[in-house]
Amino acid sequence: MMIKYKVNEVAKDLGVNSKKVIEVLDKYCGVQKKTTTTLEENELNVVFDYFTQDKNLDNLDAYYAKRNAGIEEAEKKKDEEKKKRKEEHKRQKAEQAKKQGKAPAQQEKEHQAPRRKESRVIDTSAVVVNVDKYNEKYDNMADSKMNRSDRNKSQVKKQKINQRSQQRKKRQGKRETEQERLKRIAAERKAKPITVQIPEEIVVQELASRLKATVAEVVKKAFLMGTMVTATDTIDFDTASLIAMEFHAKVEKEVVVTIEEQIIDDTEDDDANLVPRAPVVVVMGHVDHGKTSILDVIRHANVTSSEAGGITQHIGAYRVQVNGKDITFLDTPGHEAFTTMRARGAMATDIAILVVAADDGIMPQTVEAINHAKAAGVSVVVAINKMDKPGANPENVKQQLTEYELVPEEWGGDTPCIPVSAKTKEGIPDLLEMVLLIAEMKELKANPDRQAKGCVIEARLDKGRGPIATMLVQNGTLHQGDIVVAGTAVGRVRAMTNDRGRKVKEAGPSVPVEITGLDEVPQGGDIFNAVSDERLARQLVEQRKAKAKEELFNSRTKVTLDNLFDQMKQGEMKELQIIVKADVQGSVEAVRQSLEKLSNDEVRVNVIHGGVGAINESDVMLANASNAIIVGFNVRPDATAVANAERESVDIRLYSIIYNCIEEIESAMKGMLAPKTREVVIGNAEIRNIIRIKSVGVVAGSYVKNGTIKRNAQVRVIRDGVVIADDTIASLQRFKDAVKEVNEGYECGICLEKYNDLREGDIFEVYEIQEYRED
Ligand SMILES: Nc1nc2c(ncn2[C@@H]2O[C@H](COP(=O)(O)OP(=O)(O)OP(=O)(O)O)[C@@H](O)[C@H]2O)c(=O)[nH]1
Repeated sequence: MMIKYKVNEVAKDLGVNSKKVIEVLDKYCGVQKKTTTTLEENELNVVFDYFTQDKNLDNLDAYYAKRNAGIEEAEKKKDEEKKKRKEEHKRQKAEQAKKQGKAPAQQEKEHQAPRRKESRVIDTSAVVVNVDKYNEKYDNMADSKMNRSDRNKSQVKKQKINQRSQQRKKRQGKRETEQERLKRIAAERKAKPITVQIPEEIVVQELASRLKATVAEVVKKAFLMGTMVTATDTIDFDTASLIAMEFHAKVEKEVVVTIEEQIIDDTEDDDANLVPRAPVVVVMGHVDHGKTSILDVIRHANVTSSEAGGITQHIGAYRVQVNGKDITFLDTPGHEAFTTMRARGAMATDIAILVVAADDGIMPQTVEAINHAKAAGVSVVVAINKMDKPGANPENVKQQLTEYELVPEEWGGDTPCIPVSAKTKEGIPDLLEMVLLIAEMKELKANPDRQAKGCVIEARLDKGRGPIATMLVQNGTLHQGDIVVAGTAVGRVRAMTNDRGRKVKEAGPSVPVEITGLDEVPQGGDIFNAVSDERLARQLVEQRKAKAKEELFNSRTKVTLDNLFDQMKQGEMKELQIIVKADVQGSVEAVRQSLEKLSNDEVRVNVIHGGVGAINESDVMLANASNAIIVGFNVRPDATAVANAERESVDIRLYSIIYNCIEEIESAMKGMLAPKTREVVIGNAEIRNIIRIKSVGVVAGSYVKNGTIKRNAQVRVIRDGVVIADDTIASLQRFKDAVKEVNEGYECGICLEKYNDLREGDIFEVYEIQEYRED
């Protein structure tokens, strides 16, 4: 590219006059140029050559050295001139100050204050700038400009700004750490699995906290596993451990130690520590068959004359010695007491002596006793009593026993039958020997060297001594001074008395003693334990009391036909126990067989007792202890039975037709029980006299005992607890007037539609069919 170079530009660069350049061009190139005309390349070379020929150098170094020296000299000159000027200026000022009377230093300061504006460039590329220093400087500058109040305001404002920013910083910091924490935990969880302890049941949010996870995470995992839970739901161990495993956690079952576990030693005994113990025997049988007589004979026959005076003390249980071996008798004849104790959890008895009068044979209570003993799983020895009587027929008794699955030993069975007489005392030693033999076969053993455990046989409140309880030690040894918990009673054993009224310091296995020192009266059948810590024992009793209260409020899980299927589903029911009561023996057998045939793979139907007659207290007790249902055919429960059944939530089902009963139980087992209606008794009336009127028939002059009697209502006629007819009330009269209904406490005349064979004392049970909802 050609550079356009004008004459004046060349002259300027060469530091010469433009005229000189024009002259050189005219002289050496023969061209006339003006200052603004451009030069040709050759013309330019001529001009350069001409003006530079006298400035040729040997080398460039020499040139630069010369040039630098020149610059330095010029700068020196400049500095000297500056100095000169400054000093001159100072001198003039000093003279001026002298005239005004001020110190020269002050003058200097005043002069310096309005600083000249200077633009400075700070190279930050490699320098660490101390910004604080600048801030300080600006603050000072600001201070100097502001008056005091402004400054204060600004300080407050500044502080506020600072605080806010600090808070913001803090908040940010907190949020960060929380996020970081979660991240860290998630990472840790994967890297090193955490171990969680999970109890039998756990609340979801508690599980989350143990897993160091959020509730949302746990709920999500549970949801993905097909379980819908919320934070406050309680889940079982299995579900919780599955969720925990999803979090890569190692699961350990948390063992919750209850107070019971802390203070009650319930470890299994080592065989080496076990020693033989005396058998505990109970006597059962039908009324008047001789239970009390036999117990008396046994007690007196085994008391030496020296001890005879001491027998006055009666403690509900006693020990006798036979051939050097002890037998403990519970002095509570009758299966009711026995079953009451069993219902409370006490399995105190090893052997039951079933007393059957040889002249009377097996009677209804004998059957009850057999079934109570069987339900408790105790060994039975039959004492065929009253052998001294002329009408004694032991063979007949044995024959009857076989009908109740008690086959006598001499007939190839395993039930020992001992003929005895309480009157002549004949056979009593044989009976006791048999008891010992059975005890030996049962290998009854206990460990006397541990804290005592047993059951309360009976208890009462003594005015002077406070609560008194007869305890049967079943294992371990009870000492005077021991802390004892019996049901909801607690206390320290103050005094101990044995069955002969003697004060004792300790009582070993199978030994009955009477103790004082409890804070309240326990119930017969309550389990007692000697414990290690009184404070915890009192706490335990409080817990038990609270639990008992709770249970009273909550519906108890007694089996009923309504909840049977649920219980079967939950696997709680393996056997359906039934007690059958009917008006005739034939019905009992028929129902027993039909019901037992209903057994299926899941549930076995087991008729534990069958009998003829009204449903009584004993039936309800047995049902309560065995968790059974009572089924009645053409029979009714007596008043005590009704009250007890209601209190203990025992289900009593009444039928008139066997087929209905079978069908209902079968549908209950299949979970298809859906009775929409049920019979409700609305009133009872008792026949006081019978009036026969030719044109009308039999009119029963009756007294309404309770409820209301309604015309056209359904009615059952009950004679001695047995239903003898089911009919409808055809007419109802008060004196000569026909009425619709008659209330409790009034007399009336009742005519039935069909049944005429009414008698004085018969009861009219008037009922209605009502619809009801299942709970
Ligand atoms: N002849 C005879 N009579 C006896 C015998 N055992 C008991 N008795 C009588 O039978 C009756 C009833 O005897 P208890 O011992 O009271 O009968 P129980 O079974 O205890 O009767 P409850 O307590 O009412 O259930 C009494 O009058 C006794 O005297 C016996 O072996 N022979």
